[in-house]
Amino acid sequence: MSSSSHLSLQQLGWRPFFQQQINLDEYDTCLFCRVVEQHRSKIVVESDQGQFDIRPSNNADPICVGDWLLINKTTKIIERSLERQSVFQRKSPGSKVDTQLIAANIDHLIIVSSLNQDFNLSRIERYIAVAKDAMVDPIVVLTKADLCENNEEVTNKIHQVQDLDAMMVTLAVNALAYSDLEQLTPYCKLGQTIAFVGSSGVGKSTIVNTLLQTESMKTGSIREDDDKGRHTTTHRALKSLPQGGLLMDTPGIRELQLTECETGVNETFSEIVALAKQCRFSDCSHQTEPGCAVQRSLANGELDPRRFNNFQKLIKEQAFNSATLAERKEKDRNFGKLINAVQNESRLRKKASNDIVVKFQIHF
Ligand SMILES: Nc1nc2c(ncn2[C@@H]2O[C@H](COP(=O)(O)OP(=O)(O)OP(=O)(O)O)[C@@H](O)[C@H]2O)c(=O)[nH]1
Ligand SMILES: [Zn+2]
Repeated sequence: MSSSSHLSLQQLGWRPFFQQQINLDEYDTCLFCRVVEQHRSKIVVESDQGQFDIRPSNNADPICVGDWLLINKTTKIIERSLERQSVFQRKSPGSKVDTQLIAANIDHLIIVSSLNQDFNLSRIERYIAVAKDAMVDPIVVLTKADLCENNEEVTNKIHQVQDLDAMMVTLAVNALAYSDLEQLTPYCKLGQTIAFVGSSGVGKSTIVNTLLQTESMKTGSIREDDDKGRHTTTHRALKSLPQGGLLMDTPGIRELQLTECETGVNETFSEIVALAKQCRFSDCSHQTEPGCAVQRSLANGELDPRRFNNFQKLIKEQAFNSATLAERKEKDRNFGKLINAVQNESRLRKKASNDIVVKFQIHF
């Protein structure tokens, strides 16, 4: 993605969803730009006219990589950001703001798991929930198929993943073989933006390297950036793929958490949510209550206990994260009140001492 060969808007992911948000005036006066890099004090945007740096004003709406911005052609000032089709965000540790935007307008989240020891349905489910909550389409890629003893093992694991969500694309591959990864090309073609998640060592960089068929993303090199806990200036968050699409590669994607994503969890476990509606009590905890449809389904073997346990775990986890968010908001509010009270008190004191001075002056 060099500035000498400009990408078209379509290559940058422009589509009717964004086009529809533009008015006639903006057509004439603005450049449509995608945020491709984000630094502490500047962002790098790219349009069909090439790329350039922008310094967003302090009171601008929060912006993240992947966003579409309207930038005035002459002043180069951000006019506004466009509504997002999808967005990943997370709880920001030790920060004043509650949630931190990670990346916007990703089309497919490629959940990578290896077929060996790392294979864990509950972990895959967690990522599915995060993807669904962000309005991103999840795809599961099971790596190291070449290291499996037999095909039966591979087929069996594919079926287990497909049982989580019959509509979800699930592939088994040798991440080092380009012929295996060709199955992924429909999802990384022109205009599409993809991102990868998965545990360390499952083969994310290997897949990307094989897709790029270059050494540009040396296996392990990304980890160096992660250790420092920040982006390096040379790190580009949106990379062009030879297949035509864009790869979103921002460290935050690897730390996706469940925060206030009840919707995503409920969507991922929709059959349990549907069962829960049939329980006798609307506030059923699905433990020991009579007339519990969930317990009935577990007892007759229709519902997998692993899946039910993971559902409960993820609901609790996101509720816990959301509660700590709410608590922090409450603390911030209380702190704000405290500051106000202190300021009022000091204003009163000042006023009182001024009054004394005034009295004093009048008196003498
Ligand atoms: N045989 C085989 N080896 C694989 C496959 N996928 C990954 N590997 C190997 O597994 C190791 C780890 O792969 P990486 O691509 O570095 O894993 P990663 O997910 O990027 O890991 P992090 O960078 O730590 O997040 C490398 O030595 C790869 O060559 C596969 O499908 N088959
Ligand atoms: Zn119940």
